[in-house]
Amino acid sequence: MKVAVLGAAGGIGQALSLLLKTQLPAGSALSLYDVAPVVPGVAVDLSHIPTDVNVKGYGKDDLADALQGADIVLIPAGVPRKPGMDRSDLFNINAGIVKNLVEAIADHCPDACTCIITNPVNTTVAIAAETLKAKGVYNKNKLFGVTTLDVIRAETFVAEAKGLNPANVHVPVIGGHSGTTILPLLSQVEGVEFSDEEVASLTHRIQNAGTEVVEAKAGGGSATLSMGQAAARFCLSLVAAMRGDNVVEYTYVETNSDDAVFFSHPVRLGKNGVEEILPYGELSAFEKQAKQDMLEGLRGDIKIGVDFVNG
Ligand SMILES: NC(=O)C1=CN([C@@H]2O[C@H](COP(=O)(O)OP(=O)(O)OC[C@H]3O[C@@H](n4cnc5c(N)ncnc54)[C@H](O)[C@@H]3O)[C@@H](O)[C@H]2O)C=CC1
Ligand SMILES: O=C([O-])CC(=O)C(=O)O
Repeated sequence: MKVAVLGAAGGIGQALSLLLKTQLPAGSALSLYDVAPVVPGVAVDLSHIPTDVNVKGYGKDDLADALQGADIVLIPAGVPRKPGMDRSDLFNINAGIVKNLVEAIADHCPDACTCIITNPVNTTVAIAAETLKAKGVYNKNKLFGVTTLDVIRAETFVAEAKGLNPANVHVPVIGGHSGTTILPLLSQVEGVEFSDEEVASLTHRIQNAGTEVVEAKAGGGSATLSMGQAAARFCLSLVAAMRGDNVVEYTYVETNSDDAVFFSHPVRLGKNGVEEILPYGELSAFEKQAKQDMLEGLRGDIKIGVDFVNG
């Protein structure tokens, strides 16, 4: 199994690569690519950890080698938010970065599962899809927007509010990955009752958790450590699924449902990426309304990505 991280020298990239170096199955290869000159050093640093995962660093001119033979590519390359910015404000810089990297994936490892972390995810996943289509290698079962951070935050905040062990709390989160497009389904959390006030305040906190970190970091970036953990969880689930385990994760994939072309659903993962898109079940009246209110915005975010590639 070869996993490539593009943007590996960044805040997310380094945390994620550390977790993968210590948790990928024995015999795996970890390929670290970045345009920052420190990336070979990140690889050397990680290579001193005694696990049976081979780490190699690749500088800015070595993208083809970094990608050759990759089974999974994770993309956290790009700029993060500063206070006062919305995720969509990152579009101007990050759209081109994602398009270029995905073109290289199409050329060098078209069968890989591609996992997009770079914001704005609602839009960059559509950019990736259109880029792969233009190259004639798009497989909707192998493109994922990583929304796992919304799930782990929801689990943390619900556990905190209810005095539970977060390891035993499971919270579905559907939709997209910004503001009100992030829709936690608190009505489906097993064994827990919420008042209307709790639903409103927990939903708001989960939707604004990224901003909570951006403000706390005061200009120093956005979530990196929790995102590293979230991306590692998603990647390891994909690895386990590719090796035959039965795994379900919430992730932003092409669904072609009435909601939007891309929408976070529970997805059964398998050897070839998406095995089955599962239904997200019954919504409460609050969740139905919240979904209705955000769909137009999400569809607009997706269209911006489609138009970026197709003009
Ligand atoms: N999906 C999600 O839930 C989350 C997404 N993000 C997003 O992840 C992205 C990265 O965030 P951080 O790691 O904090 O940023 P960072 O600035 O710490 O790291 C980004 C890295 O990307 C590299 N890079 C830039 N252009 C590149 C290119 N063309 N090819 C390869 N590498 C390139 C930079 O050299 C840098 O090392 C941001 O867009 C951020 O908004 C952040 C948190 C959560
Ligand atoms: O908020 C941001 O800009 C980074 C992000 O996507 C998150 O932390 O959920």
